Amino acid sequence: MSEICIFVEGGYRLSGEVEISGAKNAALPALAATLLALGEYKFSNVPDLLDVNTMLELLALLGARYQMNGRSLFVDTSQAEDTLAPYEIVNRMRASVLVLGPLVARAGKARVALPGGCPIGKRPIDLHLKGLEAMGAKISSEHGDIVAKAPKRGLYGAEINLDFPSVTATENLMMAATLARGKTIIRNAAKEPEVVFLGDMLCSMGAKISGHGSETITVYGVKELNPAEIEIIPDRIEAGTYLIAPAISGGEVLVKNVRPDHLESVLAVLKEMGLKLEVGEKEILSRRSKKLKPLKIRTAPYPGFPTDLQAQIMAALSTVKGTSVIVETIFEDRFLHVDELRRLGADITVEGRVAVVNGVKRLQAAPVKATDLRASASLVLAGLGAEGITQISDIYHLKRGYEALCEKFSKIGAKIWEGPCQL
Ligand SMILES: CC(=O)N[C@H]1[C@@H](OP(=O)(O)OP(=O)(O)OC[C@H]2O[C@@H](n3ccc(=O)[nH]c3=O)[C@H](O)[C@@H]2O)O[C@H](CO)[C@@H](O)[C@@H]1O
Ligand SMILES: C=C(OP(=O)(O)O)C(=O)O
Repeated sequence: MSEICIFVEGGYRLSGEVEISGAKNAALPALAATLLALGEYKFSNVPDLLDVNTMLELLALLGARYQMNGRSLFVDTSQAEDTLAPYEIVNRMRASVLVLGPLVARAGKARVALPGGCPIGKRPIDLHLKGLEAMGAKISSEHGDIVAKAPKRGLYGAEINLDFPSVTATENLMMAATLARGKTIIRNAAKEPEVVFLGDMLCSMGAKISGHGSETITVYGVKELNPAEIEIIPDRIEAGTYLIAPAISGGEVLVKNVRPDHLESVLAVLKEMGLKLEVGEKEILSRRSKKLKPLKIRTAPYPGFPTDLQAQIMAALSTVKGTSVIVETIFEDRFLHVDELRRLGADITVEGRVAVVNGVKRLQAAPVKATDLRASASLVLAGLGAEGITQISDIYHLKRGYEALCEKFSKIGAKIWEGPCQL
């Protein structure tokens, strides 16, 4: 069977509404958290994504059952007694490392394959492991797997200072701490909305957590937790992607089912760029009505500008007259989209973690390759404004994190479709 590509024909103004799906980065830790209290869970607003399927496959390997019905998901972890997360799955998705904390905390042991290298940087898990060690876990490495064992009486509370506010390390350690004996303090914790969401979910399961959303999270361990009913929060990165789109295509997009409070830094940047925004309670209208301005942007942990929107804003800036500067501070190698954007005619140079974008008049279609999830989205956005038909290959990256992307863009007037790759 020939490979499937995405094709985008540029030059169509966008107009219409997009319904934002549940957040990938909230759904993944929420599913891992079901291993803390074995039983039946109901989730709503679940996005239909490759990564969500991968996490469900992993839960099933550990003994769980699940049933997806539209956006509703039923997960039964009553029989999920296994504690081995194998390389075949961890290799497909780094977020599988999120089962480590829950398993050691509840079952007292876990064996999780070491996630492999990733195109956006080294991405070690040392902070996850150091935190678990501080809670008494013995960690070793065996044949490429991390083997973690809790002391006989279980993990104990600890004071943990994260060297960097890592999102998944904060999530893993917060989950582990819910069942540890005594009090855990996580300092320099990540403040991302997905961390707050997970903390709230754990509290609704009976955990005693405070401070999630601030730099210091305090967790008082409890003896046991209970399953709960959970609604996944909207995906702020998917929302940001559609809000950026009119900067390239012209026109306007009404993004629905969003949390504007999760997008403050993004909205500030889009306003500065010259997009007209109308912000409602759960929806945001983004319109291009005047000339856009170049920007200086630095990615940063939340509430800063998200690294997961860096590639998309770069695509937009590539046709904005003047010089824009983008500094990537989170991942050391997250500029793989630059070469592909250059193939479309963008004028971008990279030195270390700094990209300088000199706006060109217009982009021209070319065959390009998706190199990672957000790079794929940036190529779709660039394709909307390029002359001709852009072919994007390796679209499995996109399927990890964007639900029904072609359908959603088509509905608002883009000419975009999937079909056998032609070049
Ligand atoms: C599933 C999920 O939620 N993924 C998100 C999460 O990834 P993830 O949680 O993997 O990202 P981190 O916040 O952990 O990574 C930030 C930085 O910390 C470094 N680091 C991290 C952990 C560690 O043990 N040691 C270490 O050095 C990483 O290499 C990176 O340079 O946050 C990233 C930063 O917002 C987002 O781009 C990802 O979309
Ligand atoms: C980098 C991302 O995801 P992950 O951490 O799952 O690789 C992302 O969502 O942009």
